[in-house]
Amino acid sequence: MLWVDKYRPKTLDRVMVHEEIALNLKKLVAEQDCPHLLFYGPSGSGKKTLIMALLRQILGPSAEKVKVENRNWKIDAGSRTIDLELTTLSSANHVELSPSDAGFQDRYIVQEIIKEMAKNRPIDTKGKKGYKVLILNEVDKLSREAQHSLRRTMEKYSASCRLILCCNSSSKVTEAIQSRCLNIRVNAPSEEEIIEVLEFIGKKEGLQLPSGFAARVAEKSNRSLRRAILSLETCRVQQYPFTSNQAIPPMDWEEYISEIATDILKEQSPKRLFQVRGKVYELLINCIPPQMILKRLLHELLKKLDAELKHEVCHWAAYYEHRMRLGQKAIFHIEAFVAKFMSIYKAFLIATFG
Ligand SMILES: Nc1ncnc2c1ncn2[C@@H]1O[C@H](COP(=O)(O)OP(=O)(O)OP(=O)(O)O)[C@@H](O)[C@H]1O
Repeated sequence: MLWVDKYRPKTLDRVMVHEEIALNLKKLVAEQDCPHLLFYGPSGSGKKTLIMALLRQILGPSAEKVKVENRNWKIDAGSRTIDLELTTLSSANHVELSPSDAGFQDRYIVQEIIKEMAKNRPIDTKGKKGYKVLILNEVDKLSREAQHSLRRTMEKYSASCRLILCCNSSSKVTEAIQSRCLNIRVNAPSEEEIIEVLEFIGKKEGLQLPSGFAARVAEKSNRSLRRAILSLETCRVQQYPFTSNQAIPPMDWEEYISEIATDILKEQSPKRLFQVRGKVYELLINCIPPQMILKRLLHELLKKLDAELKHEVCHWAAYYEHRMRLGQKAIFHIEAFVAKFMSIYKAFLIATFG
């Protein structure tokens, strides 16, 4: 088992960062009237860990007896029937799914499937009617229609189900949904907190961490706890005993994007654009989220760019990121950004060096 899973705290009492949030969540459950919740914050900050620990607090150890199912639904949409396939993770009293996996058909998931799940109210051992917990991941990726349907579902079934929504950016979640939930911001942990977790894992694994080593791993992690733990494990595999100046390897995909940025800066031509497209495709099929590819690519390009171009390039990156959100095929928008960048950069080179 990877350390990120092995050392994921299972209960709210055991969390090492976001202790205050954990304490508040405990109080919320103790009051027996848990509202709908919206967890948001950057990737690797600990949202999922808090959600799973909260679920355990609400449902007890039964929350851990989960089964993964690949389920098919046939939805009657007036003149036609729509086939939908989705993976769910469920225990007796909760279901977890990512409705945005259904792409542009996400609203059918929200309209029909979530409604159906929400309606089935469990009855506890004392014969009292309980509520079902629905965990919805990546709600910021849901279309507007799906978010409107979700709002109606939240209102209609609030007595029989509690929704726990999780996303990276709350600004992409409609006001109507945000206002019906208790919003919980999960900040990226500080470097000191990350060091604490790394040292805890090191101790549990019986490792000798040279002084300053955990701090270097934390610094390279960009304040992502997941990334810091993964880096520590990679270092352990590459070389142990650790040395204080041991290199902390970047993630493979980041190195690959750095190569793409070098390719773009070396040559600006249709042929090079075509090659870059192939490389971006490779990243996408390896499940690197398109927003992250664009962000990292911008970061790499900015590192090597003249100050006077930076503003314009950032403007176009934001423009294509926005268009990517509206559209379906991310590759078009990343490629369009690369083409735009090439044209700006080439014009700059010609104007400067002739
Ligand atoms: N409170 C915590 N105390 C100790 N370790 C933690 C805590 N929260 C998270 N971790 C560690 O960090 C890893 C990443 O956390 P988690 O999966 O919860 O992040 P996330 O915010 O849901 O990320 P993403 O948005 O990318 O899914 C976990 O696997 C766990 O090992």
